[in-house]
Amino acid sequence: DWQQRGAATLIETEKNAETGEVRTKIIKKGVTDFKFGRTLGEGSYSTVVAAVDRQTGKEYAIKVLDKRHIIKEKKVKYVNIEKNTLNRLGEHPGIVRLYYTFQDERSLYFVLDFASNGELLSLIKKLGTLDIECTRYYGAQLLDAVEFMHNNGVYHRDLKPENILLDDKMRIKITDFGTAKMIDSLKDSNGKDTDKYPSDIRTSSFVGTAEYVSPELLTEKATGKEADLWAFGCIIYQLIAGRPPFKAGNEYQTFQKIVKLQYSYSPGFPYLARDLIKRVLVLNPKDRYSIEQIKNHPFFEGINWDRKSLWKRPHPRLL
Ligand SMILES: O=C(O)[C@@H]1CCC(=O)N(CCc2ccc(Cl)cc2)[C@H]1c1ccccc1Cl
Repeated sequence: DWQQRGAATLIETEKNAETGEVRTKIIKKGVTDFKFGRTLGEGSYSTVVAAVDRQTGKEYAIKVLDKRHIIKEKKVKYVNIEKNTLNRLGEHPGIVRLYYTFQDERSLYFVLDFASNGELLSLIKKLGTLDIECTRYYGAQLLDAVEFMHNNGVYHRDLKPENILLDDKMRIKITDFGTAKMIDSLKDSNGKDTDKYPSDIRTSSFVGTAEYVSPELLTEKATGKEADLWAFGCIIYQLIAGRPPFKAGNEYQTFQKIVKLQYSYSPGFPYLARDLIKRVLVLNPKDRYSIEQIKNHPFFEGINWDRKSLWKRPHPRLL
């Protein structure tokens, strides 16, 4: 079995059936252990490159960050946030897994799952629209992954179809946790239980991507886990409509539409989906549907939320 202790190394333990002897192997990886291939994506602070582990032949996506650039742009804390949140989230089918981290004099390396079918955004653009069956399938997976994140004290804060990848079985994998918010354990430094992090922790400073930003972030400079559910509502709308609910000529106009809740449906937009979206795209985060309420909404009728079935069932035919 594999435990993850700090992403830098993987500890592999093997129990010998006869003698019962346990053998532990520390696996440290470095740049030379991988054969780097094509560039998968370029971010403002990172480049993601396809790579193959020379020993095992397994394919990974390696996120390479240039240290000088990170330091110059004062983004070091985001690097640590990404590493710590991914380490904390460990293993969930809907979240990109961090296997190793290592560095050389110039760069930092994050060895991540390789999601071979690219971004959900590309699928939406290719299909133009997803039917109800597909929207329910992806919506349920997204909700299960967000619930897992929240239960582990992590708010993503920049959920959008570009950050939702598709693996070889066309299942989702959420990525890009550099802007996540980690709610530290409810024990403060001397281990005393405190409620210093009430569930609706208020943070400021960071803004996500205009079309998916929650109204509370724009009006009160405050976000909590409800902001991820606002983004969820925008993504469900976009899966069906082919575009996000709030989109204008520039960011400022987009923000205006959000705080005024200015969005509309194209004719033929399914009524069951409208009803769900209406209860999620609510300006006051306290009145916004919770994960539990969304799960129980008729839109998701018939979805078996048990994790195994949710992630094992094949994806519906993509029209
Ligand atoms: O936290 C860790 O796992 C190690 C600890 C030792 C270490 O030196 N680093 C790199 C720290 C760091 C972060 C940002 C820059 Cl720009 C430079 C160095 C950390 C690191 C190594 C590789 C990849 C990411 C990180 Cl944060």
